[in-house]
Amino acid sequence: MSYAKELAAAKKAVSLAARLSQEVQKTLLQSQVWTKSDRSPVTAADYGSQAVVSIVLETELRPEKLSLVAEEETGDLRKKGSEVFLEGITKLVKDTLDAEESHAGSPLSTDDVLNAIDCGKSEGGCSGCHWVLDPIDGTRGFVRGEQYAVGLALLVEGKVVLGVMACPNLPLPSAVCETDKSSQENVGCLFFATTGSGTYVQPLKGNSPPQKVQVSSNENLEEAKFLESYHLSIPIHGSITKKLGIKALPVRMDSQAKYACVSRGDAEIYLRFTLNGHRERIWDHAAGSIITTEAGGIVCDAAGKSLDFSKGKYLAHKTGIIATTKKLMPWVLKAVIESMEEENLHF
Ligand SMILES: Nc1ncnc2c1ncn2[C@@H]1O[C@H](COP(=O)(O)O)[C@@H](OP(=O)(O)O)[C@H]1O
Ligand SMILES: [Mg+2]
Ligand SMILES: [Mg+2]
Ligand SMILES: [Mg+2]
Repeated sequence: MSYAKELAAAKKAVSLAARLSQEVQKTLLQSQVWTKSDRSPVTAADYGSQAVVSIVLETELRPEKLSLVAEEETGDLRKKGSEVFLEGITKLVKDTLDAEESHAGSPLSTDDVLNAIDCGKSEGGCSGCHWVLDPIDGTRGFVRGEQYAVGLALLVEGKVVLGVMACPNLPLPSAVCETDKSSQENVGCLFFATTGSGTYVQPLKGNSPPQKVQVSSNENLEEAKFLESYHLSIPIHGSITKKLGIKALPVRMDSQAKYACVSRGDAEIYLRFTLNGHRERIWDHAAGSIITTEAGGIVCDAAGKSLDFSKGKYLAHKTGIIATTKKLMPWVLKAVIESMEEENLHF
């Protein structure tokens, strides 16, 4: 199956959501960053992006019934005192849709926006088709004006078959090596992959054709580059990279943009262990993992098993996630297992 119709709808939805998020990032004030019950940050862009993707998918894929598993909920937006914030989000969503010919001009109320966000309440699972959305992944990076992503994937019978990811602040040439970062023309990438068809990237702006990407062919670990999350220092990452003989310091980056960087060879390895038993959600990995694997990479848990997206909102996996190239995987896995033994960490 080619998933051409689904891919076109997903690219349109994610591109528009990225446009909305860029508008918000230009003028975001600290006072506009809310804190959710789990103490993580959320902004108008997280809610607005989820509403845009939900509305665009629903319209483009009609009459199919949309099942969407997405991060944001409307509980806080429905509370007294949120009216002005919600009206602001509604205006953002309307302005974004008005800029796209096929969606322009439709009336949009605050209730329409709440309903569109609530459409993301599906639980996913192992049967049927489910869209998986992280409307802003790396909200912390977004708030700092750094890396973030809009990640959308399609699960069919529990397997990721399609992924689209916008990285509005990612340089087109490379995010890891020094490039001309002063040129805004060179920033903003749209990655996409469908099962069996490879991974492509195109600029978020303009009409340049997509280009196929491949993971790095480097087999020299001394020269390898390694990515990890920005916000937490994870001691086991240091011991794994030391065993591997990697010389460079880790590149710390927010969001699934890390998977995209592995997919196009900016870096060879992305490690994601957690300190506090954090349970990984499927929307933090669905789009990124297919973008890496279709470019020739491997994504697995610390036991070397593929990630299982079929068990609902949470990933069924063993401690730690590894994304790297097929060539380097045996070495990385060996170093991971040895380091886990030394640090008395268990699967
Ligand atoms: N303590 C924790 N450990 C690991 N991941 C966490 C975490 N708390 C939140 N996260 C998840 O990590 C994601 C960001 O990943 P990264 O660190 O690679 O940027 C967050 O996505 P959101 O920003 O979409 O909420 C959130 O889902
Ligand atoms: Mg979040
Ligand atoms: Mg996320
Ligand atoms: Mg998010």
